Amino acid sequence: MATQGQVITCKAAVAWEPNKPLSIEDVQVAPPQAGEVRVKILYTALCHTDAYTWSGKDPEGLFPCILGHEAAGIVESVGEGVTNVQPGDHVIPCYQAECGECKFCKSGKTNLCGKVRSATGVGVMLSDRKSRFSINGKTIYHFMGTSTFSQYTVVHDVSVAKIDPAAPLDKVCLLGCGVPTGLGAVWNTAKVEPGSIVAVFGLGTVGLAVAEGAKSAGASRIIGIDIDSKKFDTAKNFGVTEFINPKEHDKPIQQVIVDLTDGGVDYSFECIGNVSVMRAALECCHKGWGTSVIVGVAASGQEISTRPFQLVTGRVWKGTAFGGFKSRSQVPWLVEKYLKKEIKVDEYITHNLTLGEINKAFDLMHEGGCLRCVLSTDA
Ligand SMILES: NC(=O)C1=CN([C@@H]2O[C@H](COP(=O)(O)OP(=O)(O)OC[C@H]3O[C@@H](n4cnc5c(N)ncnc54)[C@H](O)[C@@H]3O)[C@@H](O)[C@H]2O)C=CC1
Ligand SMILES: N[C@@H](CCC(=O)N[C@@H](CSC=O)C(=O)NCC(=O)O)C(=O)O
Ligand SMILES: [Zn+2]
Ligand SMILES: [Zn+2]
Repeated sequence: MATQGQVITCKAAVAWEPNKPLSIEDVQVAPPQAGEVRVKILYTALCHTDAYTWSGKDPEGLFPCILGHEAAGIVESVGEGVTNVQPGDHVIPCYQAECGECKFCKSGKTNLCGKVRSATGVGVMLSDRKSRFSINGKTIYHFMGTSTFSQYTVVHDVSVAKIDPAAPLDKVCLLGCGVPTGLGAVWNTAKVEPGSIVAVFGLGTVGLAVAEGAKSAGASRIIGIDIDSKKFDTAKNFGVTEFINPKEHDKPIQQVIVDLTDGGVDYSFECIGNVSVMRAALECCHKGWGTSVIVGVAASGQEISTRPFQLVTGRVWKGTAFGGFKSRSQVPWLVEKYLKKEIKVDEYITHNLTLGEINKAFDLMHEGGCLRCVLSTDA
């Protein structure tokens, strides 16, 4: 039966309030309006940022909402004026939009796009500042402009990348967030050179993708730091050459690293979201040139600090969103790199469950053995 132009009722995992288990509900998904695309989501993974917003610590967190932003699916229908995708296209929703026309997109200096950010930050669509999700008339908010914990979602046309239909959607869904973020933090934001010494704080999916990116950039040493020593064996497969567990040292971790590296590392990456670790990551950098990239997302109210002297003496503090990748242009390129076996993706998937098992998937995320859990959205 044709669904174009109709309201679709489907299953979605609704976050009614912070920390309360998600509940699988019958949700009404309105047809896409001008400049919008309705996508049938087939696979969605969980990222730590979903857990962060669900926890209530995200200042932009709005409830009730449908979380999820690392996914792949097929276009079901498009609204008026949409030209970049059509029904049947295989796509990856992109929380970081790319319109190509705004001040940010035209600057050539950033992958951030300003076109729809004011709407996606408050859980609505740009055209009428309303949500396309409801349950028996009650509004359910969007999340990050993607809301992929649903069998169907509506996204802005600037927030969807068309990909090669040959790519397995149960794998390349990961290219919607964590893996590109880590790779891009190295390749685009830090621009690590061959021979560099790199420190990676936090060996989850994002940190391991940093290690993978650093290895491919020719780093000579990749030091992995994590409070869970069980992470170390896996990390070797992603390029980590040395491991440090801060719990096994009395000295501050930045001092341990400085002592091990003749004055500090060339590049460090914080992939946890802990502001004390962000400080250590900056302060383990080499005087004169060491650059530290903040990747982790810290809770509302948290602030970073260091002695300004650290920057006066040449260390550089930076941050990255989606690894600096321009989403609609570069996600298809990352998919091709995966198909050519030039980047890992399958190796980050440790669990496969269904949308109905999403609360179990969040439990797994908080246990040490899980990198990415991919959910199929079959009913
Ligand atoms: N900037 C961006 O565009 C993006 C940011 N993120 C953020 O990146 C961070 C990492 O995400 P995932 O890899 O999915 O998380 P994860 O939870 O899988 O990995 C975090 C790792 O840090 C370790 N850890 C925790 N506390 C530590 C400490 N004090 N010292 C050393 N290690 C510690 C944990 O054992 C774990 O291995 C999160 O904050 C997430 O929100 C994720 C995607 C995109
Ligand atoms: N609402 C959050 C924002 C958290 C954040 O920084 N998000 C990242 C992506 S994290 C993906 O897993 C990002 O791209 N930020 C840029 C942006 O425009 O949001 C908060 O306020 O903490
Ligand atoms: Zn994410
Ligand atoms: Zn733009």
